[in-house]
Amino acid sequence: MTVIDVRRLRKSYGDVRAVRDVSFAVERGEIFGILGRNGAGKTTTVECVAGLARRDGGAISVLGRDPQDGDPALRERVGVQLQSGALPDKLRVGEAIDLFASFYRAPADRVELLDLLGLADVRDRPFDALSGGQRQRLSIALALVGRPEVAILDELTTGLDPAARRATWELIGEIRARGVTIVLVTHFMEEAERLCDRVALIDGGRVVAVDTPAGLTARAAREQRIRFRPDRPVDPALLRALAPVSSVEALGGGELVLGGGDGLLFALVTTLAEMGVEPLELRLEQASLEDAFLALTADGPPASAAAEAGAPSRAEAVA
Ligand SMILES: Nc1ncnc2c1ncn2[C@@H]1O[C@H](COP(=O)(O)OP(=O)(O)OP(=O)(O)O)[C@@H](O)[C@H]1O
Repeated sequence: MTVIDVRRLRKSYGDVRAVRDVSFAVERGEIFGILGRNGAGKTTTVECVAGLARRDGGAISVLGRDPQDGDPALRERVGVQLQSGALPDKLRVGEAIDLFASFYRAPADRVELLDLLGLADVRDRPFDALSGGQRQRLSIALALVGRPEVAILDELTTGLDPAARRATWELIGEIRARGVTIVLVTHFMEEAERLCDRVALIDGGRVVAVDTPAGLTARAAREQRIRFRPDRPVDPALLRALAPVSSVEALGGGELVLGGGDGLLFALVTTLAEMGVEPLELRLEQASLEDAFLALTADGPPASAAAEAGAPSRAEAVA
């Protein structure tokens, strides 16, 4: 079931065309990522979805309603955590939760929410005495206090250290397990790869692709590459003669890098075994979501490469 449907969204701020053409649909129970570089139009898009900004064109449906209508029933069903979610310095964690809970008719159990977010121990601490990770978790708690069906989370792990980031990712998984549909704005590839079922890649105010992280990565799939160091010298010409091998590069320290297509690894290890050569420090390199990101967005290869990946049919790609 489609929970959020965005069609040909447009939004400008004066002369700045923040969102030119954005379309995507989010299904119930998904973690849906909105990925793009700084200024791509991600926040503007989710502000329109959350009903916090008025669009110039296009259509948006959230749980079957237009967020722009200001329907209070819809506001209760959508939790929003936006980037600039600063609170008054002296407001305590528990007070902030109570205050936000008072906006809803049937708020979440506050003790359970504080436990879930790992904030029970700091409930009496004022906002200005919280660590970055605690502030971030508090802002997620405030987005969830109304027991929303949809949570919109913007840049939720920006500024967190790796451990806090990982803990936050686990938390998002738990929130989804409770049946909440999550829209996650991010510019971290790893975050999108780990958490999101599908991702809309936005660039210059347009959607350039909507796919699973694996599907996006496959679009950028270059040939496989294998690096290794043979335990004794190998004639590169012998490797070059193998069917899947398209290139052999000799690096310093005796290291070799082979490029090629399907069956590359099998052909290499069987041939080396026949020669009685052991490959040391063998590594298989594959395309990553970051390769896909660079290939599909502005600073990547020229338009022709993106065209092969289906980018020019931008809006159609998600229709
Ligand atoms: N209130 C505003 N007034 C004027 N311009 C704005 C406003 N909000 C956003 N913009 C501009 O619109 C464009 C898109 O901004 P937006 O914040 O949506 O991008 P973003 O992808 O979320 O970027 P970031 O990752 O840096 O947050 C940018 O050029 C930005 O400067």
